[in-house]
Amino acid sequence: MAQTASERETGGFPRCPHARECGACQHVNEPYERQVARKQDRLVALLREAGLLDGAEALPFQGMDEPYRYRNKVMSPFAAGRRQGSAARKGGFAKDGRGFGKGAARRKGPSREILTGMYAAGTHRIVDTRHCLVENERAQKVVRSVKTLMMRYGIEPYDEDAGTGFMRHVVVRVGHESGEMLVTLVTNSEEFPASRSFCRELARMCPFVTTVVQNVNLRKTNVVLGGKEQRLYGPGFILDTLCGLSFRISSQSFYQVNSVQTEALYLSAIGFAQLDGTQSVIDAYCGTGTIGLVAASRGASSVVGVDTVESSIRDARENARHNGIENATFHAADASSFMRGLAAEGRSTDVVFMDPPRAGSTEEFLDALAVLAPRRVVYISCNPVTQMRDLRYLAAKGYRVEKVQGVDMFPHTDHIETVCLLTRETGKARPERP
Ligand SMILES: C[S@@+](CC[C@H](N)C(=O)[O-])C[C@H]1O[C@@H](n2cnc3c(N)ncnc32)[C@H](O)[C@@H]1O
Repeated sequence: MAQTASERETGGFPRCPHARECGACQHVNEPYERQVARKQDRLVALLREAGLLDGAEALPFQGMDEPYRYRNKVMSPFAAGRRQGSAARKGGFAKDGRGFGKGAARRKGPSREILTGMYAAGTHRIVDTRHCLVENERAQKVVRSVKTLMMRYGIEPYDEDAGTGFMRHVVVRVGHESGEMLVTLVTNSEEFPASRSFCRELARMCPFVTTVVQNVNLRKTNVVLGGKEQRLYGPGFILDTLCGLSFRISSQSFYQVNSVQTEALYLSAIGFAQLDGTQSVIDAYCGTGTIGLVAASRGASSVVGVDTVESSIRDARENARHNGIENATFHAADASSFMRGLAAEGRSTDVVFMDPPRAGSTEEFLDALAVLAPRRVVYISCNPVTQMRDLRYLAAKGYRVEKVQGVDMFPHTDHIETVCLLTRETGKARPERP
């Protein structure tokens, strides 16, 4: 393929025109190999600082062959830009700006330009990131189409200072294998009168859109999604395939944003666990049950998953059912309390997979884990700083770090994702039940 002028300028890789303003991909205009090498160095340095490097094998960081367009989730806020002249605006919004009254669907023209894109680093100023190199292109098209329809229907973007306007955000999720797309429209009001024709037109403009959900967020907050949702079009979820299994993804469930690297990460994690058909497994912080179900289909004798988000657990159960997996159960609970409960009942397990959020795990969880005394712990993390803290805690309880592997889930950024294998030192006494 012929190189573009900007690729020649950077020595062979595409150049992001938004890098300086947007700030999300701090290293996008650097050679990718250099980025991966720097992440590996950082990971090894963190292990060394934590005193965990001796005897541990740091496997080579797994980069991507094609580190662009990897984000299967694209999220854009909406805000009002410059005021439009009266000639450009034939029609208008409801007076309070929250919704739109009778006949709104036939209204034409916004009062002001509508801005979409990403917030510039550390601000709430929207940068138009239409040439973003990491977002899925079809999802970007959906964002632009929602904006076009907002203008056509006279739908006001949200004003976060005044708390007025209707459309706050759009979140688009794309099934990497299936190509199905879930669109979540986050609104500042429950009433969405023209929703049926809005969704029909959106699906016509973007045929891969298989479902649309309205999420209502009435709070003045930076948190994107509110608690209330209704399905506007299609089944309310999409399906995607990962490691040979089919997964259901709904708007509130956690799903890794880089599907190609998620497979690499999970296969590495499953390989570390050395499942041979006899081991019982706990999948802690399981999301929609992805890791646990892959383990169940690749040699675990039984799997118990736990996550706090109820919709994720509903998806996990449904995922087990439609993949015909009968040896996995899922529980909606706080992982620390759940582990503590198992430990108090005197239970044990062979393998624990744990994949906590950025803040890492808790001492309560790790204490209970030590009582359950799995032979292997496979700790996946998107924040190696909190991971090292937890690994040190486990080391003091008789676990040894054997292997660490970085997987580049977020090319061009500083983020490091790791999977780490710990094994229980033989001859160590199992701690008392709590
Ligand atoms: C990094 S995600 C991992 C999800 C899943 N393992 C995957 O790969 O898709 C972290 C998960 O932890 C869950 N979580 C956060 N705090 C939790 C808690 N206290 N107890 C249980 N789950 C929690 C979140 O809902 C989220 O699904």
